[in-house]
Amino acid sequence: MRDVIDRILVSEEEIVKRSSELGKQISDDYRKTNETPLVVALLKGSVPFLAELIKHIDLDIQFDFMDVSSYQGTESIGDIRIDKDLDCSVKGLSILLVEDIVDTGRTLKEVTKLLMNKGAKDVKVVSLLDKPDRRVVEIEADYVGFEIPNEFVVGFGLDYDQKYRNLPYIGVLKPEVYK
Ligand SMILES: O=P(O)(O)OC[C@H]1O[C@H](OP(=O)(O)OP(=O)(O)O)[C@H](O)[C@@H]1O
Ligand code: HPA
Repeated sequence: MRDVIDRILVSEEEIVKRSSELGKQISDDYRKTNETPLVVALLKGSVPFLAELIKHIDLDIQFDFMDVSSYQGTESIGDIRIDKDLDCSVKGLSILLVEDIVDTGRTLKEVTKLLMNKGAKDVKVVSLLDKPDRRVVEIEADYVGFEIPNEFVVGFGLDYDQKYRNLPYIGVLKPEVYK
């Protein structure tokens, strides 16, 4: 499977180290405000990052999952469809949304709006990756693991056609794989 990777962009060691730094920073920031967030992870890509990150969050957190998809395909999302909703209510809660990547920013913008409409008090976002060159809506994650160039990446949760999520690192996919 690893022969589909052109080069490794972020190694497993770097992800583990950065997740630990982010977890500590998140813990410190919420402790200062006396808040305990409900951690909401977006399926499926964020699962490996969630698993790594929460080991380093030293707060009494709970987590829940949501799965959303676009109405009209990835390039024309104007709204989102909820494929799996949260099990618990977000009313009055501070939410820490966990993402694997912020690309166009549309998913993040729509999900943040959705959670606020459901009565969340506050939504903060932590994303393992940020691809700022692809942004089409104005939104930034509050915590970012790594800023990456505009290349299609897979691994550590990120897929191509639902594959390669289990690679332990972030790698650039060989163009011939998707051509
Ligand atoms: O910033 P955007 O352009 O909106 O793209 C980012 C979103 O796209 C991917 O999700 P996808 O819908 O592919 O689901 P997955 O997590 O199951 O792979 C990724 O996990 C982000 O949620
Ligand atoms: O580079 C990417 N790889 C996998 N999934 C994605 N979703 C947005 N950008 C990407």
